[in-house]
Amino acid sequence: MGDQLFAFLEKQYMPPNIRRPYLLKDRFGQFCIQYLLNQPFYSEIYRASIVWAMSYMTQCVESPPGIYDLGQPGTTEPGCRREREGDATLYTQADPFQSAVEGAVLTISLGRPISSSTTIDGARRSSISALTRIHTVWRDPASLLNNLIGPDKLYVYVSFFSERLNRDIPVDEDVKSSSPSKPMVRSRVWNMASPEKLLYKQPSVLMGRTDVVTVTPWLASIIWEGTFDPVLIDNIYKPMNLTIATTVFAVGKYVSFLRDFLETAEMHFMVGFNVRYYVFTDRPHDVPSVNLTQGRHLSVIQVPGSNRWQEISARRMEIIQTTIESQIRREADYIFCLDVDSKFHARWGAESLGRLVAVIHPGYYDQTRANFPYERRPASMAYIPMDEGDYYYGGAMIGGFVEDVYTLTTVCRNRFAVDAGNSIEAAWQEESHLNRYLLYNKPSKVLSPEYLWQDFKAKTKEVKVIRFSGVIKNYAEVRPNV
Ligand SMILES: CC(=O)N[C@H]1[C@@H](OP(=O)(O)OP(=O)(O)OC[C@H]2O[C@@H](n3ccc(=O)[nH]c3=O)[C@H](O)[C@@H]2O)O[C@H](CO)[C@H](O)[C@@H]1O
Ligand SMILES: [Mn+2]
Repeated sequence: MGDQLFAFLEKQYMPPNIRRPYLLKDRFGQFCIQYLLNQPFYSEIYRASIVWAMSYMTQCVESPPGIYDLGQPGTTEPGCRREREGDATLYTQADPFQSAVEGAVLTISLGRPISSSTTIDGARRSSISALTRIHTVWRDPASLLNNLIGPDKLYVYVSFFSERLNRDIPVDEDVKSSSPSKPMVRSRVWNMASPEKLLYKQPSVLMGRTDVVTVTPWLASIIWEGTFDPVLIDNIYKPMNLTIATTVFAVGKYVSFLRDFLETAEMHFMVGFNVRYYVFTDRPHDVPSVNLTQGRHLSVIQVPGSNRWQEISARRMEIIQTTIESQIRREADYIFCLDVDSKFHARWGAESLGRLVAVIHPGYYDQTRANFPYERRPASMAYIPMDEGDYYYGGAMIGGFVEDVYTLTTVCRNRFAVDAGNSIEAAWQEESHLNRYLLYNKPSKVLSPEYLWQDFKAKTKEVKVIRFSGVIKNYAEVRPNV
């Protein structure tokens, strides 16, 4: 998407004062564009920016909006307003006047109605008329929208929050130093710059791994030994000076796994990158001191214990979400969330980086989907029907851009809470919710079971290297309940 964005910007007029446009899925899973707009609301620029975002999205949407998973109906926030004009309906959230003075982060989303019960707040007539004016600047909104919608109505959601609230989101240095009147755009997707004169084996068009599938049907790579050149990968990614957050939970007796986890990570995990470990534990005094190489930090964050392992495992989603909000968002580019009862045995490097990264569970990669241990009860928010499903992903690793993992953990945590309210616990707790999320929000990179093995499982012929593997543990000994 990054390249597309730049190509588009070269060709098209983009209003000044737009910064950092990102293409994302919004929290309802809808396609959206999000950007900082350093302008008061309802200025010409503000309206022009919405037109720009809309027309940009029409060029980027590869799949029709009808497939978006909007989650549960009725999930709109209080204060949501809508206004209709022709075929388009415009929704706003939050109070535009609160942030009218200094500009904001805008999210323009396309999608279907979230809730039929959304009502216009009568007291906000003035904001509605301001929104109506936005429509009038669309040169040809009907044709813009008709490209996308087919028989269903398309809705345009405009949501925003004040830049004042956004101060803690880091803005790239070059953007900060540029004058606000000069548009500076930097996508989060870096160019794959490779140094000149780097010698490496010529890639072949005809020869490669044929014993395993190395690409998903939605064209995300599946990372296996032999599909990438580690020297080339390192030369591309190291100059980006990335920081990788790594969360690991060691609650109760699981602190005993920390030393091996950390010591082997120092040998094999993201070597040569800035790594920030976040260790969550109820026993901070039992966290071993491990020598960290330069550029690597460890912080210990205290969390409550529990007498149910299911709860410890599942609460990770919520704690990762809130820690991203409170600090990781400012401190890292990518994040990996890993099981602690594991060790690294070989390189786990930048080949694993992607916007949303999942790993194929070692126990099910040769199985048909009907045998996957997905949650099968329709009453659960993690439900997956028998005839759906791509892979069975392991809950021991989630990764990607901090923002994308933030969305994932937010959605999974909320769905877990809805289930809990209905007295349901999904078959494999957060792993079930993860699988449901990834079925409808496809990962951009998939790691082969090399990246998640289990010590008790004999190596199979397609697995040439075991990079990360769960240790054999005595469940009765380490877990608070069995
Ligand atoms: C290989 C793999 O995909 N493993 C998943 C699997 O079983 P596992 O048997 O691997 O689950 P587990 O016991 O390792 O628990 C998951 C993680 O929660 C933490 N923890 C758990 C219990 C405890 O008392 N203290 C503590 O700190 C710890 O970081 C541990 O690594 O199913 C779980 C579902 O609930 C998780 O999705 C695991 O990621
Ligand atoms: Mn585990």
